[in-house]
Amino acid sequence: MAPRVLVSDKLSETAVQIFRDRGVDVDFMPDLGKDKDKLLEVIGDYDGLAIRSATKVTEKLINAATKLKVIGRAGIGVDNVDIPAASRRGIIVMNTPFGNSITTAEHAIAMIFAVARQIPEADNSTRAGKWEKSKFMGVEITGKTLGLIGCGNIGSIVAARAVGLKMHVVAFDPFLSAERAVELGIEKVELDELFARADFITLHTPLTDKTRNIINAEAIAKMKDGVRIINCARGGLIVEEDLVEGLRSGKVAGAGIDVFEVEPATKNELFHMPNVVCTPHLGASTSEAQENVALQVAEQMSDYLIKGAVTNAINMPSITAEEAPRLRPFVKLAEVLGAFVGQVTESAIKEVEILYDGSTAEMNGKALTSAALAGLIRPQVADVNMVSAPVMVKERGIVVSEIKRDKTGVFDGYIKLTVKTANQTRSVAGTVFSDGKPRFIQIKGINLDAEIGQHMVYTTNNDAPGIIGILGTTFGKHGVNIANFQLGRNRPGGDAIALLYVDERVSEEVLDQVRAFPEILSAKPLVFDV
Ligand SMILES: NC(=O)C1=CN([C@@H]2O[C@H](COP(=O)(O)OP(=O)(O)OC[C@H]3O[C@@H](n4cnc5c(N)ncnc54)[C@H](O)[C@@H]3O)[C@@H](O)[C@H]2O)C=CC1
Ligand SMILES: O=C(O)CCC(=O)C(=O)O
Repeated sequence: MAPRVLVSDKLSETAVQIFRDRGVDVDFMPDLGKDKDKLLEVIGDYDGLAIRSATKVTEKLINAATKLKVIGRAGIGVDNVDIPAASRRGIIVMNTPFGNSITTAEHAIAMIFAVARQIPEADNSTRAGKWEKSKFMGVEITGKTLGLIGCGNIGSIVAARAVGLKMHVVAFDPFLSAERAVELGIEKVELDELFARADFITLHTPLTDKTRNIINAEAIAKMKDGVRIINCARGGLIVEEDLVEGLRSGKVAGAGIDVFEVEPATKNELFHMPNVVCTPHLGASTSEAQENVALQVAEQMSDYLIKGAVTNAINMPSITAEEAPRLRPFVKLAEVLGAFVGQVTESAIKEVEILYDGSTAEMNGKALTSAALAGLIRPQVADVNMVSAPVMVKERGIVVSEIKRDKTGVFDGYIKLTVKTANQTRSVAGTVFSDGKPRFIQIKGINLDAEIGQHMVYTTNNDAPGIIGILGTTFGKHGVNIANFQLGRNRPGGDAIALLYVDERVSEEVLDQVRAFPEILSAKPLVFDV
């Protein structure tokens, strides 16, 4: 059955066409995002949800979205999505990080001009027939210093445009490299220096615990008299009442505000201040940007729902459409290795080490590790997947490490998973054969070559004659058909294991009969999703 996507915000209808062309059923209900109750009622029917900023994807909505696999944000900021809740439920959250950057940067530049020349107020006054030529004395921006807070995609575009406008640009961004600053022709500075030097300040960071209220009374006090502040990033970066106070005192000469603490902003003290230019979160609102983000989000979501490709996900490593088919058997292998250890380990896991040898070291390690972790904790948390597993493993305080190395053995590549509990270290290794099927190649350091089936039995025993007989006779007596039987030992008379691929789950009663033999140390039924 074709996957079903709901578009619950005002996306360009290009998205609808792309979903349909890619074989995804789509319901286009651009106003539904604002109707929380109705959305809650219908969300359970959908595999995908495509949104802009009006739909608030809360934990409550996520919990009602029992089939949901992917949330696609046609835009950049995902602060309207409860990402931890989505991750816990294994739902991928994607955005479109570049589609509206130019448009938003242009809005910030437009705001700089509008504030510098008081264009909206002058326009109103002129239309009112007042001809107040001397009231609207502006400032030139040529030669002025622009302080950018945040110099990522949008900040960099603003920087390039501002340099073209002959402004001097300084930027505060802890992740801006010195080389990138030189490339952009700007100066990387600390925040206080930016405050002390900038004639105009524009904000281009996400809203995080570090950036929330970054422009408050204390910051404003450090700024130049007559500074002009532009925010086209997120409400919450500026303490609005402190900005109002700065404008009242004359310390701040003007502000251009596209985003507000509370949106939709229908009442706000800033609306009553002179030389404040307000727009209703229009940063991304050009036909070009909206076409870009709609097209991109529909392509990304379809690629995931149809092909398993992951692009621009916030909570999951990327998997390209090209690598998805090649990676798939190794994802299965990683999951199966995790599932083996998860099922045989009974005490709390403290550490997990995943070794990628040979060709597997060249693969998408983040995706493989996520798959291994999903297999590992599935015996405890049934509906875990590659998205939720890393979160759940972290919540449980399990330390995960990855090692990648060149080919060392006879296989082109293999994956080895080692798990430590308080009193035991356990490892299992596997590879994918040319038939595309995963195989166990080592358990407890003992080499073997075991095909993996849905139902298996794993036994440990002291190496002694008669084990095959014990298992074969007991299972045969109870009608359990053995499809494949693998034995291994570390040395003659030493530790030995047996792995049996059986047609159906072996009951505890039958296993108890096996366990009753003194040669058998343990017998465990295993289930794999293969
Ligand atoms: N008004 C609108 O309609 C739109 C608003 N936006 C918003 O614009 C903002 C920027 O978007 P992009 O440039 O695409 O994001 P980005 O992720 O490319 O860049 C953000 C930059 O902020 C920096 N940063 C993070 N924490 C910081 C801190 N504490 N101090 C200084 N810098 C810090 C990061 O290092 C990064 O370089 C986002 O909040 C986004 O939601 C984006 C599109 C449209
Ligand atoms: O979709 C919109 O109009 C808002 C865009 C935005 O804020 C973003 O992409 O972060």
